[in-house]
Amino acid sequence: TQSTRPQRLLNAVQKNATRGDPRSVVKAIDDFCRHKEWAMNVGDEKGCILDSVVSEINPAAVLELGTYCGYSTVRIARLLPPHAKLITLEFNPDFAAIARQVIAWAGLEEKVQLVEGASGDWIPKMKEQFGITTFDLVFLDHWKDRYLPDTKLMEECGLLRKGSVLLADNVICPGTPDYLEYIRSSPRYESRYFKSHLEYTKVEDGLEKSVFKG
Ligand SMILES: CCCNc1ncnc2c1ncn2[C@@H]1O[C@H](/C=C/CNC(=O)c2cc(-c3ccc(F)cc3)cc(O)c2O)[C@@H](O)[C@H]1O
Ligand SMILES: [Mg+2]
Repeated sequence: TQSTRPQRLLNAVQKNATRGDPRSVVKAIDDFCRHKEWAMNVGDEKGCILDSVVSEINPAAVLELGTYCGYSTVRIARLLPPHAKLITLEFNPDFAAIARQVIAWAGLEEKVQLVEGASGDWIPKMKEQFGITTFDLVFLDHWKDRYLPDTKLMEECGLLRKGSVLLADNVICPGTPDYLEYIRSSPRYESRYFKSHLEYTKVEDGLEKSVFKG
């Protein structure tokens, strides 16, 4: 049977990266996507911005919306302090299965909880299911028309505290116009745009970092 792109990406990780070495897993995926097959990972250029935001916050509780193959999951989890937790939501079972293996190859299973399901169903259950009070960082990288409804849902569910950071991928390409409009005009957020490029290309894209004011 024909392999899928995520399966070929996983094969590249297992062939070229060292087990237990997250940096080599990130590099193997970036090499694969740059030289073999493009895939919608946040990538190395925007990934460095993501790294700096994670390192600045040093979060204890992180939520990622849209795991895909686990590239940004590994990027974030490799920087987390001991006992910090990253919960990542992925509703496509095939992508979730690949991501689990990528995360395992990086040796980061202890820090990551991959939850198979839709953000809309799981955000309201975060407190009761995972003992989360609030998230220090949320990385939004799922369907672009879901950034805004899920942000409003996180507000309603009390998952954001004064100082919580939302970091959104693709605010230019493919674009998240309704989310940008909301977050930049809301008095409850301080937003800043980090100009960059669409992963593995010269096309403009960027990350929007928004701090919740409570
Ligand atoms: C019920 C839907 C909303 N809730 C959800 N809950 C959990 N997981 C969800 C999800 N939505 C989507 N997902 C998952 O997130 C992932 C979706 C990501 C969508 N990302 C993009 O479309 C994207 C697309 C591009 C892109 C840019 C230019 C181009 F020409 C082609 C593509 C670049 C990116 O960086 C992207 O992130 C998948 O794994 C999907 O199964
Ligand atoms: Mg993206």
